[in-house]
Amino acid sequence: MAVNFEHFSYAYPNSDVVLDDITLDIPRGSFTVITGPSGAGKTSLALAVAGVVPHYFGGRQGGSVQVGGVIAAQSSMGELAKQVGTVLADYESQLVALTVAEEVAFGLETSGFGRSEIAERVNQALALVGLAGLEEREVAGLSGGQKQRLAIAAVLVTAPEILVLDEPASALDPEGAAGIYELLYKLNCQGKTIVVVEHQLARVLPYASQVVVLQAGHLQFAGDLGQTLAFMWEQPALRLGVPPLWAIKLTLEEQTGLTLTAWKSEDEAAVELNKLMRTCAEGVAKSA
Ligand SMILES: Nc1ncnc2c1ncn2[C@@H]1O[C@H](COP(=O)(O)OP(=O)(O)OP(=O)(O)O)[C@@H](O)[C@H]1O
Repeated sequence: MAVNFEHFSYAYPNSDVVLDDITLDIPRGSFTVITGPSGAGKTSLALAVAGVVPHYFGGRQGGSVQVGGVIAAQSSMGELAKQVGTVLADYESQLVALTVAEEVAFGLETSGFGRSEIAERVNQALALVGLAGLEEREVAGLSGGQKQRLAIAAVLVTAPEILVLDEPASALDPEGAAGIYELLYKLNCQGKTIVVVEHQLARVLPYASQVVVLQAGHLQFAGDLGQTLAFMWEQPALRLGVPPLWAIKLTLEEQTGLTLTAWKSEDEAAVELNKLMRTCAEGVAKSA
């Protein structure tokens, strides 16, 4: 299910415009990352995918957002929630039940499913996020990473096609952050469309299929990882957002005139650089 922004603008009640004339396609099955400086409108754009903006906040909207061809403003948040599962930046505020199993079952309360079907779906969702076996654990006793996984399971249980997550790794240590993104990539490979707000692009290098850059409410760029990072590198105000690995790559390219591949990890970079060094060494040996 694709999401299409068509000249979309938005202002919260009593605020100036925070999203200005956004035209953007989020393709079905993509792993789309929304990035940009603080206050750029990343969260607001993510909430517009889920219809929380403007349905929950009110405010003024121009243009449209379509989710699977349905105009979000003409649908209800309940209807949209069937297609779009949302995990907020403050995901702990979404956790309301005492135990892990109750938390995930909560989303199915009004589904009309029988007890055994609910139990089966809860088990499936927990297995998917790596929390199988913790059904009876108290939510309050989970680690930050486990709570994040639980919040994801709680939206996955209703089988939305699109998952929207706002800074899903911000409260986690590097290992927990990597684990959450591996989980999101697994879900993406299973067909879910993933939309994440992330300012640390190093975390998403291996996974992003589209990176969207916002700045002061404007869409500055949307493209694949390589195109977007090259664009950001050219913009003084965005350069700091380029991950160190790509800062090295783009600097090398500038200084040598070489075109390197789109590095998704340090390992990929190391393989390519080793190959280059071998080629150089062979060239030196031949010319000696
Ligand atoms: N509920 C609200 N009411 C009024 N203004 C708001 C509200 N939420 C956000 N804003 C304003 O909207 C603008 C965009 O905020 P948003 O949170 O979408 O940006 P962001 O890029 O996600 O920022 P950050 O990286 O700091 O989280 C900011 O100027 C912010 O102050």
